[in-house]
Amino acid sequence: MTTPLFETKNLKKYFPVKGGVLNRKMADVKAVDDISFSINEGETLSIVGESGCGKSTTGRAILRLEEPTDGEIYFEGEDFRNLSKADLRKKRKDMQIIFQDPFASLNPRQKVKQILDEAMAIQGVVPKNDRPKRIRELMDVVGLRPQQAERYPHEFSGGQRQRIGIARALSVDPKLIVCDEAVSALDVSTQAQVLNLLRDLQKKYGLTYLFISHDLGVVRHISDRVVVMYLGKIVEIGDKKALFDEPRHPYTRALLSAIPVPDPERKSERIVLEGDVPSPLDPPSGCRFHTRCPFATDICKQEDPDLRETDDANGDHRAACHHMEEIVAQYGTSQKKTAAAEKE
Ligand SMILES: Nc1ncnc2c1ncn2[C@@H]1O[C@H](COP(=O)(O)OP(=O)(O)OP(=O)(O)O)[C@@H](O)[C@H]1O
Repeated sequence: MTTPLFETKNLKKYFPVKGGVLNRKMADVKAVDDISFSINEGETLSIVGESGCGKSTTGRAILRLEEPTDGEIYFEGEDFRNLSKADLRKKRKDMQIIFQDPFASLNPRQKVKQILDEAMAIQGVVPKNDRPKRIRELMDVVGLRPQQAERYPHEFSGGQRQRIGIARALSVDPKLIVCDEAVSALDVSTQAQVLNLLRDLQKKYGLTYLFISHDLGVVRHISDRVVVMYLGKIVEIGDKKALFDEPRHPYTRALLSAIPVPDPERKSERIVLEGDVPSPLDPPSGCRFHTRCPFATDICKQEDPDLRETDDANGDHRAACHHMEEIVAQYGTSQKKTAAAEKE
């Protein structure tokens, strides 16, 4: 078996909540609560889920931009969590991040050429004399004119600024790029252009992406495999095809809006996610989704389900639901199959 490029095991990130006169720790926000996944070289793994489920915290924790509370992280088989500060700095060049708001992450007082030059200087990847040529190449690679490197970030449109963010990430020749809601602030046609650019760059440079998004349409477009998160936990993981065609977790089905509620009279209705996500300060007992799940029974309130293999043939597909087999038996696995069953 090949070693994945990246792997994390039992990753946790808790944020302490302090209060009282002595400003003591009162509780923890369990933003990421014991998740494990791996990413193979050259693939795109997406993390999807509603706001607050812990997607961004996962992205930051695996890069150690936020120190994880617990868990293991391996990059190219090497223990990334226990690297010394000096080694971490060196390794950082292999793992870059692109943010939602490129404007906020680009220094407005620097010209683009300075932004790119600085990124390369910090990592010491390109000798000073070679950097102007590399900057011209990078501009070209992300679809901007080399002369535009003389401009400041505010002189660019949102899509162009995201291209600059991508050029900055590429400037240090990374292997893995975390794209944190990287196209969420862009209009639909600009989104498509930037997604296509990311795909082209992936092919050209053999890049690996961890793609974080709340938008299933975008995730469907870009991913090879998908992780669905709910309140700090992974509820389903699998190949894109498995996730979209044969979702097993009621939450995934609800996100896809493709499942009827378990009432024969209302068979054609779909799960509508009602109410807000409960607080990660005090998550529900048992299965965290049970308070919003139309299939929940007593066991769901008491026992946190493990991620289990599903019975479909689409590779490694796992879901964390006590009732997934019964739900599949009753309603089929996809919207198409459910509709067909209803016609019979
Ligand atoms: N620095 C922090 N201190 C305390 N709580 C935090 C901190 N950062 C994130 N959280 C909390 O952790 C939880 C997960 O946040 P996170 O930003 O990872 O979610 P997300 O899925 O990326 O959502 P969004 O897309 O809205 O950013 C949220 O409840 C958030 O309020």
